Amino acid sequence: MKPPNPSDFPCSSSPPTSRPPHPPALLPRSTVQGKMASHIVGYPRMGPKRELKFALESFWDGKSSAEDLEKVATDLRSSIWKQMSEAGIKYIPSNTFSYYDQVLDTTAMLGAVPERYSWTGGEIGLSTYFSMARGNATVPAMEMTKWFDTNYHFIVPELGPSTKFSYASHKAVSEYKEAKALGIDTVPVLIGPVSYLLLSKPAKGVEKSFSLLSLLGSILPIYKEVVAELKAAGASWIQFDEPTLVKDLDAHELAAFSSAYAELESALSGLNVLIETYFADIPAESYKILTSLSGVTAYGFDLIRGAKTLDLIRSSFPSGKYLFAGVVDGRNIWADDLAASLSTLQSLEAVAGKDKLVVSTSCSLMHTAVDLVNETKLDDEIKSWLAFAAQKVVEVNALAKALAGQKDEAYFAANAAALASRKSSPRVTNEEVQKAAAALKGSDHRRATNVSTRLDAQQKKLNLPVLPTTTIGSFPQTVELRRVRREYKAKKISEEEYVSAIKEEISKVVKIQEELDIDVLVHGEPERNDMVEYFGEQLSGFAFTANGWVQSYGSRCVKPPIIYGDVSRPNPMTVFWSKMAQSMTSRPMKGMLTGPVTILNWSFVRNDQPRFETCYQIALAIKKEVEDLEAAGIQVIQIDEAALREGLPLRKSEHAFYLDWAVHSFRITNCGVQDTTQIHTHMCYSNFNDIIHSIIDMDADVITIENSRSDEKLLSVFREGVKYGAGIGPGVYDIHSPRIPSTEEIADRINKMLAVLDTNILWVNPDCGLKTRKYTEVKPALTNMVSATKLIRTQLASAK
Ligand SMILES: CN1c2c(nc(N)[nH]c2=O)NC[C@@H]1CNc1ccc(C(=O)N[C@@H](CCC(=O)N[C@@H](CCC(=O)N[C@@H](CCC(=O)O)C(=O)O)C(=O)O)C(=O)O)cc1
Ligand SMILES: N[C@@H](CCS)C(=O)O
Ligand SMILES: [Zn+2]
Repeated sequence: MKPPNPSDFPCSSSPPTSRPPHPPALLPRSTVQGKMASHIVGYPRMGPKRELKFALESFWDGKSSAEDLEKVATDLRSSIWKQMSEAGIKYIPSNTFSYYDQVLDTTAMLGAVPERYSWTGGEIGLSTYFSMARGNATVPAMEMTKWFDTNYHFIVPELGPSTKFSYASHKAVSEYKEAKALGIDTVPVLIGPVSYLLLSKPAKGVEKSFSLLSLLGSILPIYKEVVAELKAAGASWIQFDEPTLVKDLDAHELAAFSSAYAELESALSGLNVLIETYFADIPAESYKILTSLSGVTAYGFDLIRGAKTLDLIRSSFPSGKYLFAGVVDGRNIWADDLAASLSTLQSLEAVAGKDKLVVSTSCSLMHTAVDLVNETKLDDEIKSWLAFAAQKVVEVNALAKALAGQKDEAYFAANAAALASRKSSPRVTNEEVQKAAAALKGSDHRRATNVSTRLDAQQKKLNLPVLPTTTIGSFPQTVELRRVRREYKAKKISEEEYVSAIKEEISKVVKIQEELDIDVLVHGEPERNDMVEYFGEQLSGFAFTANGWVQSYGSRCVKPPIIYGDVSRPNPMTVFWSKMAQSMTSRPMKGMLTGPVTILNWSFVRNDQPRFETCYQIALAIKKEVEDLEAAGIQVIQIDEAALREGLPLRKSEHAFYLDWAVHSFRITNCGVQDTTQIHTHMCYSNFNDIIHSIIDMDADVITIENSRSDEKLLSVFREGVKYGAGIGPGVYDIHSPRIPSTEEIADRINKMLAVLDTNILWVNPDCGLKTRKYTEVKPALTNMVSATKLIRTQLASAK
């Protein structure tokens, strides 16, 4: 991968275009002077064509220098700021750029580097920074986990009473100055001190009872230093992102907010202070505390996922404070209903005051796609229904202008026409699908017999050894493989050539697994770009982008499909490849599907019907695929529900409803199979302890689950006595790091698992799929995994 040539993408002189799909003549015109009250919470950092990804990976591979990387980053930042400025945005964020993750940036700012990285102080350099993110040859990476209910992952800070803090990254200030040098006065964004601590975990060896919030007193002095430096650089606003405020916090946690901002008050004086919350309704008690903080000038709320927050605002909003109203959706790709947003905003003018209302996005735009202008293949009708980050910036500005009495009637009319076309389009509705999905509601779907009866029946057929070994599905996605897929898509190679290349790859993967002596095989998923995109491409009701990338973690991005209509499965999707793979081996070959909840949660979902209705439609489509796989002789079928936990609402009061329809959707997919067909599911990167009973209720025969990069938290559930009778494979090594785990280390992990789980239900597998790894890492890691398993099997046999 060559480092990108900065001139390959729009940079300083020509920023990524922000033009909405409406006729260009209808664009609202704005000038830098006389900007209306508009604000963007944050912006995608990868670039319109993933320029940052390629620059990072090239740097990591030693193919380009730190200077090359910095040049790409500088050009991206500058183009983003200029784009917002030229669109007329008044409050433009800075420090929302990151080389990996904004939480890790905060860890760097605070100098909270875990000891194992041997950092010796001073300004944190790229080597320490990337070692924390990705591990290095000798030290594993820090834990990575989901950012709230998004598909973005952050690096979890590890803190304890002996953590030494120091001001070790001046990034916030240097980005502010960088923008200022371009003539753009930005709002520097920091993750707020309370959210930072609440997103952290106690470092290894630190008492579980240790209160992370007790570290407030240690980190606030550093926040004060940053603030002082920002002030000295000329900043007039500062934004603290405190998204944990939308969660159910206890009195102690809420008190921490009051005391943190009281402590910062004098340092902040002279600055306008915005506290930004997002992703859900804010609880009434938290709202009360938040809006009574002194020294705070402005509050930002997500009014897309926070309908009840709107009621709170309407019932009381502190006088003299700014209200940053997040009416443009940062989590989806639909064009805003401008008339509806304008009416909401107008009603809020009466609450906050005309001069104190600022139009904003519901959250950072980093969770949506970058720019619709790069979509040359989407048809015009669908395109007219959409707005990506660049178009959302324009929407925000158009709303702000309309509020100020400068409504661009033509732009609003074009928007209304697009919305009407979406509402009435026959492409959206399939009555047969709607009826079938509606019939599912209120009923239950379960397999006829219980899991232990089924496992017995399956074992008779599969005859697996104790501690069966398997992998999660994907094998390394080589450059050659990506080339083959790309050329097939571009019709540069024939179907015959494509099938033959994929067949060869599957055969290679099967041979490797047989040589490694793995028990239950996978075909390696070489025909798939992404596990969700692949299925979406074959289902009706989905549309696809060419460049709708969204950062998932580090340099990794996903291209979520767009669900715009009722979902159905016109043809079998995986049977051809699974049958082919099974024909190559006498060992069981897992059929490999993505489950309905994951397809839902990892897509841009229609906003014109409840999520559960769309989920039931997908469940019916997957059910057909499961039945076809079974009919084709596939005895083990894995239905990945990697994102089930991620979709869990942030507020506890909404958990039961979600889990009910999510788990029900999963069961619908496989309730009709025979006892002898073994259903696996897989989940990654989540904390499952609070939903373990729902996981059990999914009634899968075997679950493989991420475990090793989160300090084996999962095992504590079983230590605490939760009974699990189905097969379970907590991951024995972290696949997100290039590090190769040793046989001893894996054996040690298996032994830890055996201490809490019955021998006859334990499976041995990695944490997740291997698609991001290289064969030079995968082969030795799996060799060690199988050796460790055999070692333990021998020990178990001799202990009998
Ligand atoms: C398991 N995970 C997943 C999540 N979400 C998903 N939707 N899917 C997941 O698998 N969330 C949680 C985790 C996150 N993990 C990952 C892991 C790996 C990636 C990843 O590798 N992403 C790739 C992009 C994947 C992809 O779709 N590639 C395509 C297209 C290749 C391409 O870019 N082609 C360009 C040409 C560029 C070139 O190479 O020359 C083109 O066609 O224009 C493919 O492989 O076919 C990444 O590289 O970031 C993501 C999340
Ligand atoms: N079967 C998928 C699951 C990822 S969560 C894979 O192996 O990549
Ligand atoms: Zn996974």
